[in-house]
Amino acid sequence: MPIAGFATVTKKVRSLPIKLKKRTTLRAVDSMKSSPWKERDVITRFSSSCQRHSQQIVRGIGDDCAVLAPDGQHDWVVTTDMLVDTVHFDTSWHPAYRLGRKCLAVNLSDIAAMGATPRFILLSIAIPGSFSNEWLEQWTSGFASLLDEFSCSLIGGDTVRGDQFTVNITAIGTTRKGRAILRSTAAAGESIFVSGQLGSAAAGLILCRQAGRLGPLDETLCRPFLDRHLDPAPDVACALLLAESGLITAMQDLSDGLATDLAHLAGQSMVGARVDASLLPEHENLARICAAIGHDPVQLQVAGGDDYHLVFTVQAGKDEELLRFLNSRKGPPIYRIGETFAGSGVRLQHDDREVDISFGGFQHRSPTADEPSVEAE
Ligand SMILES: Nc1ncnc2c1ncn2[C@@H]1O[C@H](COP(=O)(O)OP(=O)(O)O)[C@@H](O)[C@H]1O
Ligand SMILES: Cc1ncc(C[n+]2csc(CCOP(=O)(O)OP(=O)(O)O)c2C)c(N)n1
Ligand SMILES: [Mg+2]
Repeated sequence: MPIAGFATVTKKVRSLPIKLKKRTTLRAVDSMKSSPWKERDVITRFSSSCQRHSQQIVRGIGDDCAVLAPDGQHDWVVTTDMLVDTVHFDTSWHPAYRLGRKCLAVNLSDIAAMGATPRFILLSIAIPGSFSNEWLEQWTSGFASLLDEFSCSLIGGDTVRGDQFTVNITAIGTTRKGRAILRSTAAAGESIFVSGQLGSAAAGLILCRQAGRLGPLDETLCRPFLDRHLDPAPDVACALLLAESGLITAMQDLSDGLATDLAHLAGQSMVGARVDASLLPEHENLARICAAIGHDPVQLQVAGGDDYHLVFTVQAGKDEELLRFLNSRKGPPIYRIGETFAGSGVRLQHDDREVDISFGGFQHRSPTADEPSVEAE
């Protein structure tokens, strides 16, 4: 018995091959250069490229859920971050290998901010149909290289087709029981430190955006700034030493810029934070690069974002002890940038003035939102 509407459906289906043929012809040139990707192959590539670094995986990739067997002496910390093409990175200039590393690095930075050791990773990606297998191969190699650097294991994820290349990573880490370092536990009268130079990534982003429009700039002059934007190293080792010292009262990572991230820490701890612009650590060539790209270095340092260093507070009177501890463990340099006070807000002392910079860093928003922002465009 004929099904209602069957004739119309057949007609549509019959007309398909002609359309498909046309499209195939148009795409033929592309497919000579690159082969198409398929979900199953992509998942197989992830599971074969990414080694396991733990005996605690009862079941990894392949089931509905990963099964882990923690030993009961640790706390587990879990974070997830979504990164979207043209919002968090730009595939038109970001080399695939380095992008694979950066997508993971920003998640490891969140684990580091808790004073935890990163251990397990879930990776969900949306891949546009126009992306090639070769590009994905390179992205995967970069991603796997950072997994190996930090002995992290990929245990699952999801793979779909999407209009924008989008990456969502969930990271799971462990700390000793009760030792995770929170944002909410700073007190007034404590020193504020950061774990690295600020503003380099923001300058690197502007260099990438203005490429071609800038006059000739020395490659070696630009390299550290481009590197910090394209391939930031998360401060995991530093964070673990800080946690081990037992002298840190609160910590958070710097993704949106000091103005916003320190405002989170200060707000949750119910204290104010005062920062001295002259103490902010910067690359020796930041001023030269800023002169070339037409930006204010302090602006990039407090509001540029993407630094992926740590901002933390130290028990009152324990700065010297912390510096001695890090020195004895051959730890990386840290920089005192100000102090907390009884009050609220993030105050920046700069050019004999003090201004409130709370939440002046990066914020996702609709292009038409009129909220003031001092982030670098
Ligand atoms: N990008 C990825 N990286 C790692 N594992 C993945 C990725 N995509 C899918 N997986 C894993 O592959 C397995 C099969 O995925 P999928 O077919 O989406 O599972 P399900 O049907 O349960 O949603 C699951 O274990 C999943 O966690
Ligand atoms: C192409 C491009 N445009 C702009 C930026 C700047 N940028 C995008 S997101 C972001 C802040 C961090 O991202 P977010 O999603 O807020 O991370 P989270 O704070 O949740 O870790 C910055 C500085 C960039 N990195 N790349
Ligand atoms: Mg954010």
